[in-house]
Amino acid sequence: MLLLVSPINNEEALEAIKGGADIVDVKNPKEGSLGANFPWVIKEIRDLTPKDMLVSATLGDVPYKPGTVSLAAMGALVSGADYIKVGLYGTNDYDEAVDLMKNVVKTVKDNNSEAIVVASGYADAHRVGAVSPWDIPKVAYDSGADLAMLDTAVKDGKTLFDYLDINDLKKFVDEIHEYGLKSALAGSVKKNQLKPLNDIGCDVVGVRGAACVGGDRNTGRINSSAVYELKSLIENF
Ligand SMILES: O=C[C@H](O)COP(=O)(O)O
Repeated sequence: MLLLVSPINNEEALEAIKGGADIVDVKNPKEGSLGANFPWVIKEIRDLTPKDMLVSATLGDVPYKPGTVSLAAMGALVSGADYIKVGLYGTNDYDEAVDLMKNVVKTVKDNNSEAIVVASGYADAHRVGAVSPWDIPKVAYDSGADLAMLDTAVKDGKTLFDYLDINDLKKFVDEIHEYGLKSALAGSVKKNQLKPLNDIGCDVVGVRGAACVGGDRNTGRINSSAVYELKSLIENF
């Protein structure tokens, strides 16, 4: 299982890299769960990250506006991101989500066939009226995305496991694998939740809070020791 860590600036990105993160995921929590950061922040982080490491950028908790989101995807690409995550927040159902994702996939693959596209839904989608998490594997597959992911939309202390138990999560991961895609899971994931996710075959686990001093994604800062601890735990499962 790969460890994706979500820094907000250069300093945090360097800490994530030093701690052994596999993927540096540039994010702006001020703008939401999958809030987008600025092009120059993505570019600076791409420049300081070793060439053989993936730099991810989140496009935001996006509205159902395929043109707008496609243009945002282009912005992430030209800023150097090679792993592009879309938070399917404003898409209410499968049809809207797949329409939006198809356009993002076309934008990305037409410009860089190697770049990876992630369709991310929310385990607590019912709290915000977003497309059901159970539609996400099919949305990812039917749109040509590379990964299907779940995060949580509302960061109020509840974790991924408050909405989906381990059997549900296994079902989600298995379905993604049946489609030949990779899976990613996040949502205030704690240290002690890494092993169950690893055991069900999750390919990528995403964290911010757990990699921050004090465990708080908003007030804390990513620290290399916290990242190293998470990475060591994963390596020793
Ligand atoms: O992509 C993963 C997110 O950054 C998860 O953040 P969180 O662990 O604070 O919920």
